[in-house]
Amino acid sequence: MFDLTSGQQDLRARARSLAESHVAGRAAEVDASEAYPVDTVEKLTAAGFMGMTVPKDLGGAGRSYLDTVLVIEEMARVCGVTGRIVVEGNMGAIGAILRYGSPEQKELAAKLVLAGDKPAICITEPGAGSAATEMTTTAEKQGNHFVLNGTKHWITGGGVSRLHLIFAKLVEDGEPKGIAGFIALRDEDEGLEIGTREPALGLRGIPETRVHFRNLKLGADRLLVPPEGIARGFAGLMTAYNSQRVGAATVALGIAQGAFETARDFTKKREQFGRPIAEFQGLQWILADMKVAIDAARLMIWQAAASAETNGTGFPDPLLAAQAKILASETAVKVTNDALQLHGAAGYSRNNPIERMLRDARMFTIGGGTAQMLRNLVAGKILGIKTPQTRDGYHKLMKGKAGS
Ligand SMILES: CC(C)(COP(=O)(O)OP(=O)(O)OC[C@H]1O[C@@H](n2cnc3c(N)ncnc32)[C@H](O)[C@@H]1OP(=O)(O)O)[C@@H](O)C(=O)NCCC(=O)NCCSC(=O)CCS(=O)O
Ligand SMILES: Cc1cc2nc3c(=O)[nH]c(=O)nc-3n(C[C@H](O)[C@H](O)[C@H](O)COP(=O)(O)OP(=O)(O)OC[C@H]3O[C@@H](n4cnc5c(N)ncnc54)[C@H](O)[C@@H]3O)c2cc1C
Repeated sequence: MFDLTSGQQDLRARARSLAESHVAGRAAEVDASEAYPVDTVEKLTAAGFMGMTVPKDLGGAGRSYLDTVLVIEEMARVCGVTGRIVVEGNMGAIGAILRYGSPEQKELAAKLVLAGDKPAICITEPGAGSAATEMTTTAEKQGNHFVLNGTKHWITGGGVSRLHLIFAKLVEDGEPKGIAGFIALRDEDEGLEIGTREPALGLRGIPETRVHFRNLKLGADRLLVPPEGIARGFAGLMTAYNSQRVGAATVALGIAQGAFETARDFTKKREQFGRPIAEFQGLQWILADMKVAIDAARLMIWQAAASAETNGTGFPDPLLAAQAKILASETAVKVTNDALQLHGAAGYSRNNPIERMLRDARMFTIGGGTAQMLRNLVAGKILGIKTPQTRDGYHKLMKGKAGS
């Protein structure tokens, strides 16, 4: 189904070379120090892996999402943090701005990511996680500018990202008009303040922080509205966000692939009862199941990424993206857990990479839409029905059905 072109094979080989020559050797230290790997970002930038999806006329390589996932998997195979940096340097916020933005917005965003900035996407709030549309951050129109107030939470890259894409409820003359995107720059736009850092289980080399907007004043030129208009602004922004779901799925895939290879090699070396433990059929079947699940997840990710080329939106199909992320994230949790089991106590030691991979994998059934919320999306699509999650949403749906 997927024959990679020679250009894609070269790209993947280049990514593997950087991953093995630099990224792999830094992964444990990045985890232990919990410091953003600036040196790695410089190498990613020099290799052209930040802003790969930026069109050629803006100085990028104009690469596809399928090309991008090839690079992400190679990085995540040795370091989940680096995989996530490549995701956000090419998908999510930058994807939305490159598609929906004004020429000036595109230029600004392209310049930043091509220089190594990993943009931050600000959707989640303390009281609005899965129920993202219940966000309370507002952008009040005052004359020719907007004033933002609110708090976002779990923002990946808080304090290291410069470019922020903020989802906020646009209010005009006291009336809510819909959810729009706003582009803001840390250290330039007064009122964008980085809050406390969450002590996270895994992926510790990227800060997860609160981000506060305290009378953050942005000009009208920072407003990002998808072509369907402000009333459907959230749907348009989520359409773009599907790219990041595919990216997150790919980080999970890469971590699983790395854990699988590590466990496979370990079982061939470790001896018990006078023979390599790889000779025990109980362990062979665990390895076989890992390989089946990983290859299935990869195919689903490639299919989702490739759908962006054909479905007319420029972004991966929502159903395929959700399916890919469910499968890849749950595969990563299972594979890393099984890989640790195959190592015995050695897997439990912080001197070996498996425990880090297990902690890093754990995020992906949560961030980017939980596995449960993504199943709600899949269920809605396969049943052809809207699946509202609020009580009154269901009541309205049922009332509509009774009347029809
Ligand atoms: C979408 C939800 C927030 C549920 O909210 P609602 O029930 O209020 O909204 P809906 O009616 O379901 O959706 C509103 C509107 O948007 C369209 N939509 C929703 N999702 C998508 C999508 N993925 N692609 C395209 N369009 C979408 C939907 O069709 C509706 O349009 P119509 O009115 O029907 O025309 C909730 O389901 C949800 O997704 N929650 C998860 C929130 C989330 O993903 N947050 C991620 C934050 S960023 C992050 O975590 C980064 C981590 S990463 O790994 O890098
Ligand atoms: C490492 C990490 C990085 C992140 N990065 C970002 C970022 O950069 N930007 C950003 O905006 N956000 C980010 N997030 C936030 C992430 O998007 C949210 O954590 C996620 O959407 C879930 O929200 P929540 O944590 O509030 O869980 P909740 O929504 O409170 O969910 C709690 C539990 O209830 C379940 N649940 C809730 N509603 C339903 C329902 N209707 N049906 C079935 N089950 C349901 C969930 O599946 C979950 O198991 C990140 C999170 C993590 C862990």
